[in-house]
Amino acid sequence: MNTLEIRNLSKTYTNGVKALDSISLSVGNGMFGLLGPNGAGKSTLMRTIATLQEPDQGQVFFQKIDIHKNPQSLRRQLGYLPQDFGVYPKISAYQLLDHFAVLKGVINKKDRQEQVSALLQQTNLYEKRKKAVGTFSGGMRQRFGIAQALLGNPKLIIVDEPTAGLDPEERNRFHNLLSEIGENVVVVLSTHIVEDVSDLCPEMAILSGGRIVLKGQPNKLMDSLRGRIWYKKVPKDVLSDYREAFQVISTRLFAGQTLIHIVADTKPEPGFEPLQPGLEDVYFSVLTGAWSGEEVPAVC
Ligand SMILES: Nc1ncnc2c1ncn2[C@@H]1O[C@H](COP(=O)(O)OP(=O)(O)OP(=O)(O)O)[C@@H](O)[C@H]1O
Repeated sequence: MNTLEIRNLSKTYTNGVKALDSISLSVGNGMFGLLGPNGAGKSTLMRTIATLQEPDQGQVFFQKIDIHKNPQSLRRQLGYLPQDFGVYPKISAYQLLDHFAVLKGVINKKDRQEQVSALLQQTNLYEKRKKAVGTFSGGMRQRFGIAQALLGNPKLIIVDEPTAGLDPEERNRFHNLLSEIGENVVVVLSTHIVEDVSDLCPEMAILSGGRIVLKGQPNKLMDSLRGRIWYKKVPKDVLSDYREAFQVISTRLFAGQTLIHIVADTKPEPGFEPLQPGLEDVYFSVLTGAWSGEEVPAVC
């Protein structure tokens, strides 16, 4: 079992923004989803785990080794797909992956050829291997990003907001690819897209304002809201009345009307219907302060 242990991690930028505020998490093998809105601190946490920046306080251990004291030992085992994945636009996918493989320490030419070809196959880019990466679509680029992250058989894979900007088909393809990565490595997936986590992650945490505000298994978290989520279609002009009277956690336009979700222990008024809670209901009830699930919010 691989283990990633984050203890009391804090980071304040020089402009005074506290991006991480005493984050503690234990992550084992499998896909771990880190969900949070823009500015929550996800990229700061991902970069810190990837040893690209140092925390002000706290430690991160991988396989019980302090990664900021021994960054080289972590980097040998790390695959990282950053949020903004820059590529050398004129180099072909094969050449670029081969170059990254050298940087990752895959020195033997035959090993490298095998790995690069296998990863291009796995990411469905083999047919395009001679094309310049700069001509790739967003989805192809992200698949290429995963191929480079998987070079050298990493034990810890960090993927930062990989599906932002992808169309539904590419997102789906990317999800399938991530789900193949395997259960024998630690994968931390940061995202603000709830479906990324509900589709892929058996364990998750919600990050908001630099703090972990909830963690657990998506299924259990959804279960703990069962019987407490209600929906109703309401005209737009009375929305503010509903916001005042009820704990509205989300509103969405649906066929020209506004569909609201609220949290309440009993049926609030005629016209509300009960709803099987989804992960979005968990997420929004936590972010709006209306969380009433059984699990205690993990304010670390
Ligand atoms: N280098 C920096 N200097 C100053 N402030 C920063 C820096 N990087 C991030 N921040 C601020 O720290 C907070 C957390 O940013 P971070 O990028 O980690 O969040 P995020 O959850 O990844 O959000 P996003 O999805 O928008 O990238 C934000 O308020 C951001 O403006």
